Amino acid sequence: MPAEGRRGSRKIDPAPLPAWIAILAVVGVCALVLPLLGMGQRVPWTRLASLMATGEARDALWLSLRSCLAAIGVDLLLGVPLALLLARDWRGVRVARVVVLLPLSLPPVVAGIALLATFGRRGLIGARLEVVGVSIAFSTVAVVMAQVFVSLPFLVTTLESALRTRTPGLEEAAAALGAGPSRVLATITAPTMMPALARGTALAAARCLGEFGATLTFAGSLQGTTRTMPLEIYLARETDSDTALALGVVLVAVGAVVVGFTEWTPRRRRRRPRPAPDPGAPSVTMPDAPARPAASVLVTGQIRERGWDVDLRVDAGEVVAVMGHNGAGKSTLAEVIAGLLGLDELDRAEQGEVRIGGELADGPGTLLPPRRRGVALLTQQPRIFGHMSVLDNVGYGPRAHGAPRARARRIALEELAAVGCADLAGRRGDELSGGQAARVGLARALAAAPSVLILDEPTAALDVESRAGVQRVLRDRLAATGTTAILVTHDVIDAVQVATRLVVMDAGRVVEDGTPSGLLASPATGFTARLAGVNLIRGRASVDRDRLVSVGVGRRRLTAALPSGPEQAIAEGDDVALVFGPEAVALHREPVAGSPRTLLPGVVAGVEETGGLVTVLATLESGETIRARITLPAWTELAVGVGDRLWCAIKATQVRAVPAAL
Ligand SMILES: Nc1ncnc2c1ncn2[C@@H]1O[C@H](COP(=O)(O)OP(=O)(O)OP(=O)(O)O)[C@@H](O)[C@H]1O
Repeated sequence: MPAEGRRGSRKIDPAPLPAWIAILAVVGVCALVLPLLGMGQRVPWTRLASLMATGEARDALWLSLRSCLAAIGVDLLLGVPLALLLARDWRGVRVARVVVLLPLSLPPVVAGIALLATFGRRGLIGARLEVVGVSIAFSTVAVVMAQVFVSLPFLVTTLESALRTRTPGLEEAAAALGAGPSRVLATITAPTMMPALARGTALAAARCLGEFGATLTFAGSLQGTTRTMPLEIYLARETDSDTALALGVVLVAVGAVVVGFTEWTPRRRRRRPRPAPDPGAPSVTMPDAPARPAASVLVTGQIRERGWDVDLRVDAGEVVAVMGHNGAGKSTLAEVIAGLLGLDELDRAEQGEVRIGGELADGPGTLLPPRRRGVALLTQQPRIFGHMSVLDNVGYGPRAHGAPRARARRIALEELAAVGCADLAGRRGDELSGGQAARVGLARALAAAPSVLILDEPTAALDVESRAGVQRVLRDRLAATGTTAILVTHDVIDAVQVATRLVVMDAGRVVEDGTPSGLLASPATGFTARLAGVNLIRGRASVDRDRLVSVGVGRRRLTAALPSGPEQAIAEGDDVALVFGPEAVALHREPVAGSPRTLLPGVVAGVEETGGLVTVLATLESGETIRARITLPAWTELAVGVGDRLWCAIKATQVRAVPAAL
């Protein structure tokens, strides 16, 4: 395409509005703009400067600007805390919101009467102030108070609605990383509410500039003291319409500048990515985050509303996978440990408790906030702070725990390199793909060096390759730091690779608890039985010249030939799990020849027939039990029964080798 023909990519509106909406919108614009055009056409433009040079006009303009500035200062001082409070859920918040919005519905003159009745010489508070020599009514202070009364609701309601519709969970994520309330306010709440704050301030300022009725009633009309622009315009209109028009057009111009200011806020600057140590070598770098000692976890208690009643102990340094159906209560367990959800309060005798490192985190009279538990929780939504760089996101935990900036950045760079994201360090948090955000979230959780790390399906959003990479990083890092970890997952491979213990939950209860291979070999529940649909044999890897991975099973070997990506590379002596489906196993009465097949002797331990297929359980020489699924005719032809010997031929091409937790 010739260069001169290029005009950038064309924009597609994926959900165009119906034409009648556009027509009504144009009519709306006309309703707002036409009166201004009408006024503009009457303004004596050539005499504008001389009309604005009179003492009255200058006094009014100056007073309007001063009082507006003072009122906005008060609005910000009172309105921001009010909006922060109203944006939270507490008993009576709805009533409070209505009260705050009430001045919007009052005619300004009624607002003036209300202010006079309260702060006037004989008012509720004014009379008491008079006694100590303070008089508010008919002073510049009264002008400011009138402006605050009518403008504050604009600021509060704009800010409060923006706060309530923000990305949820950012403040919780910051608190879980160890930040106290003031740090969360300064680093997360304040920056994310800036656009709404600017818009609310502009609206409030516009309302202050245009305020008339309340000011006239409460403050009167003294030139230089209380006569603002709107009052001056009203007076001039009676005697000199040219001055009124000149003042009016200046007021419109000032208002347009104030409101327009928020529409054209400066563009965000992209920072150049910073160089990072060894970005190409994920999982090799072992960051020296200030590790806190791993802590044990004890949960015993219930949440009746969710039908959840759990008794679980995790030792310090243990890595536990938690599996179960949707709604089984896995995320509830994560939230209870992280401190996002409290156990039910019951009688003292029945009251459950959560202990982390032996310290009571939830129990009679105690409910520690997330930041004081030393627990990092990483969920499917990694809740990356969009307004910060990736580097600052990952360095957030160390900073919250008091690390100097330089050290926090170094830890962050190392953790990013460890998850293979060093090249993203300079990006903003809201410029990441889902998979990148998951990796950065993991780096951030690890950088906080928690005593307990909870991972609630952190790899669910990743593609197969990235998932394998993150799993490997996770396994290596957990092994290096010895951090206690609880991994909620739906993927049995996840569980096998990372965890040494598997807990199965069902209907809010722990129903199975043991080693992954132990549970899969002899499942006690339907869920584990279905999980056990895969065969899994663990062992120490032997890698031959053809890059085939095998593990010893009795006197023979089971071989996997599935290609592994670089992330899954397995070396001689690594602990591995060989995973294969029951369909990959063929059964024979006599040993069969041929390669590449693994041929393992076994004894029939059980037989099940469903839908014309027979599942045969065979116990191998090593004592492990595997499943084979064959057709009914093939089973009949075999003519063996429980207790008989047979040979299991397993195609190496259908066996997958994955690194396994020790
Ligand atoms: N905010 C909530 N309020 C009330 N009940 C809830 C809430 N969140 C979850 N529950 C209920 O608590 C129970 C356990 O849910 P939980 O989210 O812990 O399950 P899960 O095992 O994590 O499920 P999934 O695999 O779908 O994530 C479910 O019955 C669910 O409906």
